[in-house]
Amino acid sequence: MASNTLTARRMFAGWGGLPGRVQAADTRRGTPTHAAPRGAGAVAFRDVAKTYRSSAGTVQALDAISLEIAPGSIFGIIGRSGAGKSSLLRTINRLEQPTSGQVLVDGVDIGTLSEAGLVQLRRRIGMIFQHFNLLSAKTVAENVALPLKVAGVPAAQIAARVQELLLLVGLQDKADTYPSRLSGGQKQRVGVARALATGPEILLCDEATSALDPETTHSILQLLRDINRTLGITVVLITHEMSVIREIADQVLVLEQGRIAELGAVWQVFGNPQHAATRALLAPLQHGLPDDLQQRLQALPPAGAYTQILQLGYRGEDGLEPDLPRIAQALGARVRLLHGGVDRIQGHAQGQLLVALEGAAARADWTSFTQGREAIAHEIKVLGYVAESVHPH
Ligand SMILES: Nc1ncnc2c1ncn2[C@@H]1O[C@H](COP(=O)(O)OP(=O)(O)OP(=O)(O)O)[C@@H](O)[C@H]1O
Repeated sequence: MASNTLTARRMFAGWGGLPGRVQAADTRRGTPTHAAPRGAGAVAFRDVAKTYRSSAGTVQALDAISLEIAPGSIFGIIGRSGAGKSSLLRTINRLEQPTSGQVLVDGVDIGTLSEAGLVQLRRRIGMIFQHFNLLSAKTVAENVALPLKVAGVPAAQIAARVQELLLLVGLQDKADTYPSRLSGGQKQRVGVARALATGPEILLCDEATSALDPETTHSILQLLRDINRTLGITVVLITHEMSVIREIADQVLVLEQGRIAELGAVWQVFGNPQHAATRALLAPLQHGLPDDLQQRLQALPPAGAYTQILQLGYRGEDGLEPDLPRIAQALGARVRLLHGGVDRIQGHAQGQLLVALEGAAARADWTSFTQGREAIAHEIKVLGYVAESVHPH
């Protein structure tokens, strides 16, 4: 994708083929610039609530949502099924209307827009979906051309634009192919090209990688990140996969029963989750003890020689890194690494190490190893004790 994205700035520079498209300020001087004008693509929610009323009853899907999404950022929304993620995402392009409160896009309350204003708004906000929503009877090029046709762009301009878009997503040789002949990842690339056709400032992604295998997910996330970085487009994504948030989001919102449970930089929320809902969502990312050890684990130190099993937690704060020689030196005992589950999120080391400690006395309080300049981890938990060594020979 590298060469594609290198040319992306140039190809999107000043794309003003659409009525109402805001031109980037410095295109007059011929300087390559973002498709999204600098500072565009800001979203703000002001006390947003959404209630659905149906014969089945009333559901409060969103309640008291106030937050801001910075222009040019990647904003992730997570939460259990039914937490209100889709409802919230869909208020940004007014596919859902809040029952009360305001949604502002670039400072404009979109609840006040006329029909014509809404059409303009939706051209500035692209959207991609879990099941791609491509038209099966149309070729790749025709699918991508659709929003431009609807917007009344002349045919010659559409053809050139579609070529640019297909190059951007790496599908330049698939223009005349039908969706049924594409892989899931390729279909989503078509979805991305179509969503970018009108040169939007914001891209909404509704479980955009949930139907894809891990490798393809990774390549689509890279594409989204490239688009975000090179074109300055704000990306708002819903996912049930925490690994997706960890890989590309800057900020994350945890929704729980329609309310904000947690909100902040991904490394902070993932590194030190405050809410039970966040901890439950993050549990699959945590590595457990190997089964054989788990079975031998005892709650109290056994008589005779034993090994302590410790979990060392890292929250990504204060530049504290998992440093095994330092850990062994501080604990004054033999340390074996059982499992290393530490990731780097936005440059911060975060996660847990599981270690076996041989030849150190059991202690009730480990706080002295978690504080000050001598700290070896942010948190130390004793998971239990194993008689003898973890590798008795
Ligand atoms: N059109 C609707 N009519 C009635 N209730 C609805 C409607 N849309 C959503 N809801 C309800 O609102 C709540 C929030 O739904 P929403 O789809 O926003 O949650 P979600 O977090 O996206 O869930 P999921 O992860 O399962 O997609 C749920 O209880 C849902 O059943």
